[in-house]
Amino acid sequence: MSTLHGSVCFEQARRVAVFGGTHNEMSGVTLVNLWVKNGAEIQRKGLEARPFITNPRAVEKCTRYVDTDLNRAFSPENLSAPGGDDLPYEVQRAQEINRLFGPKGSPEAYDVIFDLHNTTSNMGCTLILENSKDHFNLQMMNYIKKAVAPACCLVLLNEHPLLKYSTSRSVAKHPVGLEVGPQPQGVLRSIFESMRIILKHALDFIELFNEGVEFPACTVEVFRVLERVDYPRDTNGNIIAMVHPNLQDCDWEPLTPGDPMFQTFDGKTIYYQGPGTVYPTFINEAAYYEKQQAFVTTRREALVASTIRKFLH
Ligand SMILES: CC(=O)N[C@@H](CC(=O)O)C(=O)O
Ligand SMILES: [Zn+2]
Repeated sequence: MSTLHGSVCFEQARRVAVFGGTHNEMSGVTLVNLWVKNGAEIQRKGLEARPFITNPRAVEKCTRYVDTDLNRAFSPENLSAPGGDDLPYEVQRAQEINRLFGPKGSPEAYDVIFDLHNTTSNMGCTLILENSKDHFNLQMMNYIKKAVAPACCLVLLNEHPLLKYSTSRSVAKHPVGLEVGPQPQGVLRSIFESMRIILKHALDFIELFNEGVEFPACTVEVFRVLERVDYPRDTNGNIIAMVHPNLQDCDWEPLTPGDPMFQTFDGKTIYYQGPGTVYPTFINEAAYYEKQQAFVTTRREALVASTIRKFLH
């Protein structure tokens, strides 16, 4: 990447991977299995698009993970850990994925990795970014949002120093998460078609970029992760309240100080008491009970995406 005459230049994106089955979330599993059989739908001129099931054992057992969450396993410590067969399954798998698609942080790494997830939350179509300065990804977000309109696709930015985690897709130079919900784990609903459409537009964007199209500067609305909110618990750590019915399924809608947030099992309402309006998301996600997270709060921001084009050699 380099800046020249106010535009940011990137190498052509030749190697792209599409990950499914990082968890037992069936849209990605189904789409990736489909494309492993016949990849015509994801092939684009001048690039290799590789569909890949990242956690086949978890998919087979229909569980989020076998030993540890694969989508938290790509830390430098894990990726360089000795121990081979004695390591937790997902750590071994992370090392294998890092060998195939990385090494993470190196020039040899894949250009783009799309990681396909479903959430039990009512989030609709969400794209997840990890870096507000990745102008290639920001331009891709802008392209996808325009392409799907009037349908809606939101962007969640997780750059939080403590809440950010080491994802499978983070092996790539440009990591992109796709999160579509609501859909229970192990279940397939027709929303997988929305995921398919978003990925189609994403690949079209890459193809256009590779052909030399310049994407002019623009702004992209994102929701930046602010805070994790846990369920109220007793001293033994047991949950004593559930998400309030007024908040349930209201992902991306403003939550204002004084709004109901939880309802205790003995009928009391707990109100949101933060300093200002936030936009909650991942509300009541099944996989996050173990992570002590009832929802995450976000703030709306407009990010500036610089003009981008490919290097002319
Ligand atoms: C429900 C779920 O698995 N969500 C993903 C979000 C992401 O890919 O960043 C995760 O927690 O790994
Ligand atoms: Zn997932």
